[in-house]
Amino acid sequence: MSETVLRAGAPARPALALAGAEPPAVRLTRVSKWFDDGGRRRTVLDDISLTLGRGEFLCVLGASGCGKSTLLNLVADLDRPSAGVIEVPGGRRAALMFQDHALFPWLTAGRNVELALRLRGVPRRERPEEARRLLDLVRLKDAYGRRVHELSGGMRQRVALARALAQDADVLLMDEPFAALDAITRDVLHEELTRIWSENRLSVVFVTHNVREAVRLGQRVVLLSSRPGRVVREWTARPGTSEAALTDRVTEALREEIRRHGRR
Ligand SMILES: Nc1ncnc2c1ncn2[C@@H]1O[C@H](COP(=O)(O)OP(=O)(O)OP(=O)(O)O)[C@@H](O)[C@H]1O
Repeated sequence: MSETVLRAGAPARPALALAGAEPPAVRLTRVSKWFDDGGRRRTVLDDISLTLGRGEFLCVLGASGCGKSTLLNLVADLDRPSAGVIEVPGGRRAALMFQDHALFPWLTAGRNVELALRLRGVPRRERPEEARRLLDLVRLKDAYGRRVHELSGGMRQRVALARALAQDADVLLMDEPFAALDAITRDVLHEELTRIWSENRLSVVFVTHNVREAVRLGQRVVLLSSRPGRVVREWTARPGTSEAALTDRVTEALREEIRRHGRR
């Protein structure tokens, strides 16, 4: 029986799971987040209700500053909601991956991954083999003994992905992980991530302000408004949907949101 982690801001009633239905990987019920801005309340996220199904790939799209990273931080339990409830029914922590790889540069790729295994409680003798398996998964088997500073930007992000996977978390939270990479490397990593996601039935929340990336990767794309961040639109990729046509529709909605924001 898996435990449900409940993280509540102000009291709120979590949505009830349907009898017999598989619980979601993450559920946000009426989540808001505000910060104190010189004595004034500044609402960054307002009344967000979202569900991430098990094995689902959800992309959260929005203009810069709309609260995407704040949302991930709440799900990762790095911060608390001001109101609403976040449920992670699997009970295990979420793994985070950022734009900046945040690897230890003086350690080898293998040691960086082993560190995450150690924090997870994997016995020392099992760590090297598991680290090699994870590096193989991100197609970096030969990088085990290489130091981070010897690796390209794309290779570092692969190591960061292997390290995130080493946490064996229920949910993988990705905060614009490929934003700093060139277009060709990003394309390759999109393919790799899609392969790893489908082979390992990962539950992923991927935030980006790149529409093409969101449409390409996500089974579902959620658009957040700016100041405050609210869910304004949602698209589900269906078989036969043209990626280009969906990209056009989502781009138009994002532009409209940015224009609307500018008028306020
Ligand atoms: N700890 C904090 N205290 C006060 N304000 C904060 C805090 N954390 C975030 N904010 C504010 O919340 C807003 C949303 O920030 P956030 O980083 O979540 O946006 P974002 O959509 O991820 O932006 P970007 O795409 O540029 O990374 C910003 O205006 C930011 O200044």
